[in-house]
Amino acid sequence: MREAHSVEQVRAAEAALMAVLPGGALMQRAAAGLAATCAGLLGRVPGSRVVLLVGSGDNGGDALFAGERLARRGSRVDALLLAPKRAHTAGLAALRAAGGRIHPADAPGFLADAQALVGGADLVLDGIVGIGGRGALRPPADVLAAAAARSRALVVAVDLPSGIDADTGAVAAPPPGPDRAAGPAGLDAPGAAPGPVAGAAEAVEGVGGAWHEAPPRPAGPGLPGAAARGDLTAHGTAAQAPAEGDAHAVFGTGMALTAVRADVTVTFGTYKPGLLVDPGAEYAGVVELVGIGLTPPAPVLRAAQHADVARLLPVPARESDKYARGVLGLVAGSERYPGAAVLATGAALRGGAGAVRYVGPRPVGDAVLAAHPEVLVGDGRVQAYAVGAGLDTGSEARARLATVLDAGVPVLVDADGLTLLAELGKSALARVPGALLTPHAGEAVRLLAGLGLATTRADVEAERLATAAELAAGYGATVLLKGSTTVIADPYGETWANPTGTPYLATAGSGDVLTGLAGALLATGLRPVDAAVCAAYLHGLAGRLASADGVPCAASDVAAAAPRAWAEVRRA
Ligand SMILES: NC(=O)C1=CN([C@@H]2O[C@H](COP(=O)(O)OP(=O)(O)OC[C@H]3O[C@@H](n4cnc5c(N)ncnc54)[C@H](O)[C@@H]3O)[C@@H](O)[C@H]2O)[C@@H](O)CC1
Ligand SMILES: Nc1ncnc2c1ncn2[C@@H]1O[C@H](COP(=O)(O)OP(=O)(O)O)[C@@H](O)[C@H]1O
Ligand SMILES: [K+]
Repeated sequence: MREAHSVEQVRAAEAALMAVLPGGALMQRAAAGLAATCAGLLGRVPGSRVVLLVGSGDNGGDALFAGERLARRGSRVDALLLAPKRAHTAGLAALRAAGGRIHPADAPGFLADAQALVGGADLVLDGIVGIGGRGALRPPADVLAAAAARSRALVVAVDLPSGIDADTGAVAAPPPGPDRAAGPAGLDAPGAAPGPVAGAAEAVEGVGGAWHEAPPRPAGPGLPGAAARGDLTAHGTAAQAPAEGDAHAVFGTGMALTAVRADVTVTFGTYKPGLLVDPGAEYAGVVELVGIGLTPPAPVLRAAQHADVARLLPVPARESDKYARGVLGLVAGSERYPGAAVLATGAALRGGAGAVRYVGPRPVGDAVLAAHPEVLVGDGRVQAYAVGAGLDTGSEARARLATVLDAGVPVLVDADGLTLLAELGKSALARVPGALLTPHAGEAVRLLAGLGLATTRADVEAERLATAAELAAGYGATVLLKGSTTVIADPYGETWANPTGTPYLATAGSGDVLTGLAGALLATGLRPVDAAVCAAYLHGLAGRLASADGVPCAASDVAAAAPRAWAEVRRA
């Protein structure tokens, strides 16, 4: 399991450790781990060209000390001091002593030189800001972040990619104003306060205020790319280019970025939530954890790995019968949307329950039976219900939902069921012993409205963890918020980020498959939060298996791949 701690928790744990260690010891531990990872990525250290982006805090100090270690092993190291007056003094001295070259942002011609150095580097270390960062990157860091993204260099973020919010994974939009080019004096300059920055461009051409995508990052030939280091984590990809339609990143002619896009992030002591939740998770690339001896308290966020899911998945006892394994009642589909019932049933049959009982309109039941002859059709005893996929919102749907919420068993509510629930309000769940709500961002907006809170899809997507926690507390239910990172929150404060998945899951009906899997797991007796964690994980893995080699898949392919996902998890 990967555990993430808030900035506040990390600061407290660091303070406790620093009180009993000699000064600078923690930073040396961090720098040693960082340098070792960089050396591994470079393959051959002597003669390699390493550029350090150095900000004003200890994050820059880590970069400088790691640079010192690489310089001593034969790298040519150039440190770009974005805040020359406030750069880490001891780190600077150490790098100088090891033969590193220092380039302060207030030197004439800095930006042109800096861009050329970044363009020619094998590896760029992002030590602009770490957990002390606030808001979007400021000039000239934003311009150098874009130069790094364009270059062939591997970009390694120190602790976290500069510009992402450590606690949420949010990436700030650029401040308004067409003239967002770097001022020559760097982060020490008077204009370096957060917020809109207007500055004259030095050596920055073509900054016109029009929004463009940054060019894709070419892979660095001759370098062992991050893709070869799939051992680091299950999440993230190497050499990422800004995604299609990436609204929060690029301005000018690909000249500036609000956050660094890293191939690899070396994080210290513990994961930060922003490394596990998009968009931050995407910016972080492959994340490697370097231990520095912290003993933080209970995490604010967890991400399961194969073994965690394997431990939770139900295994039938020797003398189990189908009822003992659990029966799921599936209240889904309508004459308008029969497919949702067929898809959810197909997945539910692969979710570990002993039986799936379909409850709904006769013609839909016939379609479900035709596709899945193992299904029971009609009312009967069940251990959990899943309600809502393709249900419609008419009077018949309302009556079915009311019956299910009154049945005294755990209930998963999805899709149209959530629309109805938002109208009914949280009191509708009063008699449900364990509710699991599975909204996407649009449904989350409706559910929040049901609590009297107005918000937008974009806000939900920018604040996934807070939204899931708010809904969980408001409805007294476990909430699985779907999206590029699916997050799960239970009403007692337990929060998870799902590390599996692929954008190929953004296909019609894939949510119905998730409903089937999660509903079946709920029927086997798992706690709602465990059912949600396992279902999201299996669903994401099944999506990857079904779309292997970049071949698009249909939602039914995802359901069909669920047994292989299950097997892969079990093998761990
Ligand atoms: N505290 C510790 O014991 C350890 C801390 N370590 C490192 O120290 C980092 C935290 O250091 P700090 O607390 O000094 O803070 P940071 O180095 O993360 O950043 C603080 C500085 O960045 C500036 N800044 C904030 N937002 C900015 C933005 N958007 N654009 C440009 N500049 C911005 C601030 O003005 C401030 O000077 C960690 O992330 C980690 O890398 C490691 O050395 C391990 C030990
Ligand atoms: N960009 C993405 N990356 C990864 N997973 C995604 C992405 N977009 C959607 N998904 C996943 O696909 C599923 C879509 O579910 P949903 O929105 O309910 O679709 P539908 O209503 O068509 O079934 C969810 O599990 C969601 O997490
Ligand atoms: K950083």
